[in-house]
Amino acid sequence: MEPIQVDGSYGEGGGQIIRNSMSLSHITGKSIQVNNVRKGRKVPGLQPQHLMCIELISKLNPYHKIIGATKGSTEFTFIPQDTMLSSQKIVGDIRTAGSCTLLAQALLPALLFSRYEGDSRPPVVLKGGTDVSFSPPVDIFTNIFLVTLSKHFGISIDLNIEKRGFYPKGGGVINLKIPSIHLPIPSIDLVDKGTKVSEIQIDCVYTDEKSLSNADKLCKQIGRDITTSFGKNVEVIFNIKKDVTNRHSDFLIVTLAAKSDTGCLYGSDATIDLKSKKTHFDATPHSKDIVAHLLKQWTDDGCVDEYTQDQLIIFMALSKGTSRLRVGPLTDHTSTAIHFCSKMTGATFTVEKSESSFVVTCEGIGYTT
Ligand SMILES: Nc1ncnc2c1ncn2[C@@H]1O[C@H](COP(=O)(O)OP(=O)(O)OP(=O)(O)O)[C@@H](O)[C@H]1O
Repeated sequence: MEPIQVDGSYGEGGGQIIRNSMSLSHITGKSIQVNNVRKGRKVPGLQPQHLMCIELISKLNPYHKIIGATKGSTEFTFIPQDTMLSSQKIVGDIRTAGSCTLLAQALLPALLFSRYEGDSRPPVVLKGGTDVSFSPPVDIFTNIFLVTLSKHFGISIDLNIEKRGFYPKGGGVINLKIPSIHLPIPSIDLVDKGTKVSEIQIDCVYTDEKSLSNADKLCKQIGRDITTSFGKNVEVIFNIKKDVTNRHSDFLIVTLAAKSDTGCLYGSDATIDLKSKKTHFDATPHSKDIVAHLLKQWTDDGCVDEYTQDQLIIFMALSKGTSRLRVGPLTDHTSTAIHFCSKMTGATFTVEKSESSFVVTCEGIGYTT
């Protein structure tokens, strides 16, 4: 059969197209020919994180064939084979600060929807950046995305941070335990955001002993800004932690996870490099930004935040029955994911404006192995 043509410059035109199409090619057994990879980006073509994702998925099965995937290449072909996989440990080392969570984004569906000898899935170790720009920081990935996956699709993944990795060095390590799941996964109905935010958890990790006072200052300021923006009745949970895995860095990693009265989750985050701050640390602008971002996620009227929406599309496509997901403004990442997930699986998606938000409806294919 002719490979499915994947235009890497379509829509958002970034690495997500590679992750979704590689996962789905492995899952469905359909070959793909990808061209125009990251065509509009400053440095086009495959970069270390994308290459590692291709390498890991293509190595899941010794009979999979990958052609033309090298650093900087703008075209490659993947010809997957359908066989039982072995439970051998999977280790992916990006060797740069490329994002481990984006690697996980590609690998999780590929592993969850595969046939394995026996019930267990292999342990996964991913090395690279854990808290880097333009990707989910590992705490957001854990507290927002993985919790949403568990709550709504019944898929519970265990993520352990062995070492944090930052730009430009990387060197972070995360371990994932992936369960075997009952297929097909259920569809979701996530359309009721509720009437109020009932709880906000502030996680602040500092990597240098000297920065405890800055972490404390930032959390207190965030607490005050939350009261101003969300009102006095929100329960605020503070969690300040020293990271013991990075001795030579001075970062503050702050993540907020807001929960509505119907259990919807919204994240907001910042990774602050204190070494680059020559002057005294001013918590106010950081706090204002991160709380304003969180408030926007809530007032946009979706049931998930702007970064979670695109990550759920692949699961909706593979689930059984009709899924509904209310989102705020539809992001380019989401409409691009819809395009490719629909093309690769045959799932049908519709997007309708509903009051001030959008509802994405998907007729999933009910994938079973
Ligand atoms: N601050 C953030 N918090 C949570 N998720 C984020 C954040 N920033 C980006 N994301 C998510 O990370 C993913 C980024 O995908 P994208 O394709 O842009 O990445 P990429 O592989 O680095 O590609 P490229 O370099 O081509 O943009 C998306 O799923 C997006 O929702």
